[in-house]
Amino acid sequence: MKYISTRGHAGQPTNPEFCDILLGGLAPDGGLYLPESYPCVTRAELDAWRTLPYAELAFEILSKFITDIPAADLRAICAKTYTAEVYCHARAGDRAADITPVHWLEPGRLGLLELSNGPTLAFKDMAMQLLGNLFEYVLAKRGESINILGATSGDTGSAAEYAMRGKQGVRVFMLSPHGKMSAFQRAQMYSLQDENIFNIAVTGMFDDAQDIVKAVSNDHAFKAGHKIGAVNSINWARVAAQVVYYFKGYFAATSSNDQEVAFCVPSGNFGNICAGHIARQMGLPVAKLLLATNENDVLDEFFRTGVYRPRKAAETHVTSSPSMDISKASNFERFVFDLVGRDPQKVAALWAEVDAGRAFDLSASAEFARIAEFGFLSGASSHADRLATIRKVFEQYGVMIDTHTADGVKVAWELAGAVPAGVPLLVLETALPVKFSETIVEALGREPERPADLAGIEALPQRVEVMAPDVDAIKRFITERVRG
Ligand SMILES: Cc1ncc(COP(=O)(O)O)c(C=O)c1O
Ligand SMILES: N[C@@H](CCOP(=O)(O)O)C(=O)O
Repeated sequence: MKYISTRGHAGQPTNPEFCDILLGGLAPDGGLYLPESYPCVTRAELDAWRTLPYAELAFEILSKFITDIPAADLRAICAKTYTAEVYCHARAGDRAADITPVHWLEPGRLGLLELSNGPTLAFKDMAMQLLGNLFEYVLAKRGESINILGATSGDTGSAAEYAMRGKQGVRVFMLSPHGKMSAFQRAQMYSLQDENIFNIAVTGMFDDAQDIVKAVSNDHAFKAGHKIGAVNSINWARVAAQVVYYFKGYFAATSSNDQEVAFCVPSGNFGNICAGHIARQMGLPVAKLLLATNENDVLDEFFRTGVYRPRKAAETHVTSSPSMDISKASNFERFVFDLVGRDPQKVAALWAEVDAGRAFDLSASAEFARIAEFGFLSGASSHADRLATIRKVFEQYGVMIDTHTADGVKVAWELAGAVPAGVPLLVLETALPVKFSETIVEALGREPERPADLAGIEALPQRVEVMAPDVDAIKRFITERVRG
């Protein structure tokens, strides 16, 4: 499988393969990597995959995207990654082996696809654990090392650090928005004392941190000289790994491949739902993809109006679903590439506007007129909605959900009428409630359950550098740590 850039210049070698882009992260023209074409899944394959355990399903799907790792090695990497021991926080402990079990709220109609049973209690672990093992494998084969520069609004950071801590040849520099994450999220990241982990809290929003990651990656000399890699969903490997659970969820919610499923996805950087879009393009029978935002509703606005208007930091709200406090969604570029007929010149022109801090308007375009073909619908949620949804789900079903999943359930209820009758609707559970206990207490007047392995982490000593969102200062910080 060869990869191309959304902006047309995929770099050297021309149209690289998976292992190159795994280490490369962002394409050299500032665009994002995508496969030359999406692999199609046949009906026979769907039939054969229906009962596969998660690790084997992951191997089958990933081997369509990863053709430069021998099959036996990729199978072993998947088997090592997707185990009940790693994804041990399932609601029903005896279902941990399913890795992403469905918890039905209304059997056959409305369910939660549990994606947050990994070590850091958010869906990021689903891909990040795989990335850790892939990096280790490829770096050892090539005798290379990597310095990962990432941006987090709260969950990518801890998932990456847990996946990479202590790994040979890997350092992680993680930028987070100072003072904007929950106490639990801060403790998860900043309490790690591993020598290869560096936490930097930038005095800005997530978007400022993500802009720094892109600016550093676009300095080609610095990137090459310091072996800079990416773990955000700008790295295609993250998105590819996330495609797998859409298939797993589909099989769990249906009894035959003649049926369809709809998914509702709490969204910020558009990585999770982008994987759902790709699963649908591959031929998974997905009736609808419902996108849910919080008060930072830039994506909802686009799907309703055709206008994409990234907000400035001052217009970005600090909310009680903080991991979705994002106003410039990086993976949205991958979707727009498909929407405009995979025309890199059009994408480059649109993102020249975005990079200059401006909006773009596709509302009158022929492309936006075809948007319904992609199956997207959208909605937004507020703090009051979140509290009401957490309460209602707890009272009606006895299930405690986190604030981001609550945004998803709120929008799922709102848009359920647009899902064809008889089609099950799965809301992706993107984090566990303990990560956001402040809001859970506000909604329910009680503390969420806490897994024993994460007891008392807020009391541990923390290690973090507070810095201005200054690209040159961050580069200097990295250079000093890399030189030692
Ligand atoms: C808990 C949680 N829910 C939802 C999201 C949104 O996912 P995405 O950025 O892939 O759209 C994030 C972060 O990205 C998250 O951490
Ligand atoms: N919500 C994310 C933001 C980064 O998203 P990513 O999927 O692009 O890594 C976070 O929790 O950090």
